[in-house]
Amino acid sequence: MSAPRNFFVGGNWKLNGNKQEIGNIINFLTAGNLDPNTEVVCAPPTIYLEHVRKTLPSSVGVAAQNCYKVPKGAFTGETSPAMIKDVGVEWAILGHSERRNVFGESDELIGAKVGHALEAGLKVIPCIGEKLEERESGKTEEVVFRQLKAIADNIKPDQWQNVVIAYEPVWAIGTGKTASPAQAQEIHVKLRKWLNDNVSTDVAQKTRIIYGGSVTADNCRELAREGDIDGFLVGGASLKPDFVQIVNARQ
Ligand SMILES: O=C[C@H](O)COP(=O)(O)O
Repeated sequence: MSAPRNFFVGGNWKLNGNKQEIGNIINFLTAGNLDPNTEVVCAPPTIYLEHVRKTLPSSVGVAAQNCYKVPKGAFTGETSPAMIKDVGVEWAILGHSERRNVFGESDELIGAKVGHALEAGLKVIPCIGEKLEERESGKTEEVVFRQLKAIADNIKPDQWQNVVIAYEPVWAIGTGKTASPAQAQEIHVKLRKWLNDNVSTDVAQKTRIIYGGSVTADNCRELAREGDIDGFLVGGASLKPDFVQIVNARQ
């Protein structure tokens, strides 16, 4: 029997929002009836992290969208896990496909960031996922297992409780082309088996694997019915009141 895993919904605001728009998001999150069984985490742009942490109800978590692999030093433009923690923020998304594909982050760098963020006491949402051409050439498993290994190699056994894996096929991100529930479930099952075979059965059963890629209020319920989809990482729809319906997809 599989271990119970709390549903988890992250809202990745990406490079969007200003104080006024963020105020609107905070209003609908505060007023919305969020399912208390869903763990909700919002990821604003770095400059708004402290403002959002101070303004959101404490029941909603806050995540940075990225951070660097060392605590401090001559790394212009970077933010460290220690700084993120210092402003009261407890999570970081790492290795998002835009970090990998727009900013050229390697598996090795993402692994190092995951290791350092966990050591520094942050909880992490490492992201993996194949591009369209990789899926079409039958390389999905090879790609996601390689990305997952680079992450898992940097996680100590007692740190897995602070990890939520996000599977985000690149072809589904911001395209309106969602993976079907069966397509997402198929990869989630394979990722869980990989964790079982390469980390431990306990970690495989307890680690939440969430899906990202054009999740909306219309498709979230069907996706959430799949046994190995433990939640979502939502981009565009996390900026709109529809996000509340996605948080409540399991109700
Ligand atoms: O982190 C979120 C994903 O990139 C999904 O973005 P999207 O919901 O706009 O497709």
